[in-house]
Amino acid sequence: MTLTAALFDLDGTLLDTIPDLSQAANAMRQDLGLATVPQATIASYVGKGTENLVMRTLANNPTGTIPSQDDIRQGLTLFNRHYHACNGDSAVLYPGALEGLQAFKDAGYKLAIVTNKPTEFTLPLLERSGIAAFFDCVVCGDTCEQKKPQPMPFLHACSLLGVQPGQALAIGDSINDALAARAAGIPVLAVPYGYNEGMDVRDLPVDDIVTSIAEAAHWAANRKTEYQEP
Ligand SMILES: O=C(O)COP(=O)(O)O
Ligand SMILES: [Mg+2]
Repeated sequence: MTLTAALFDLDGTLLDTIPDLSQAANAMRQDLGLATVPQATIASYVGKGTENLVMRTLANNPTGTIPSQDDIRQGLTLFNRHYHACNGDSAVLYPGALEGLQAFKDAGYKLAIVTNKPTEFTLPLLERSGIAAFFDCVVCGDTCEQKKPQPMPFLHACSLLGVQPGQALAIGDSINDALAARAAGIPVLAVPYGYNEGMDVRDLPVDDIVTSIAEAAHWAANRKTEYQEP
């Protein structure tokens, strides 16, 4: 089937958001009297949405106490306040991301963001990073009833774009993207520079690993030629 749409994960795929996420998560910890933790530790908590990030960040405590629902709610209020104050301050596009988005656009693809990041952070971040105009639709962590690794957000993006899952290509950095895309019947590529909850991308159930979004555009162009009906 000819590919006509590309569905992009955001954190760890297009943008390196860890410095800002880590600043907000550590500011929340400090508010609660907890010591700060390294950026790499916070990076391993990113991928299943903000609430999960807060839960994992609070579970990292000296006594190993599991945070209660009230702890998570309180942490989330603090985290959200801090993240709104720094969202995008240090976020940068990965090398090849802009060129790759442009290449997909030039090849006539419809483009979507499918992220587990909540809408209130995603939309301002896309604007601030200068890439908002590339996307025909944006599906966030609170858009559907379920997040990645469930297939619903990818299927919702396909329906908004008016394409079949087999006509779309997902590109992400983590197990959540891989499992969600596979469950939706969407071919999926992984980039190796993202977060993947601290795990090795080579173990992901994906169609291929590409070094950048620019390379993903080449991959799609070649596959398109390879699989095109005569
Ligand atoms: O918010 C997260 O946990 C991760 O967001 P992502 O789906 O863009 O990687
Ligand atoms: Mg990601």
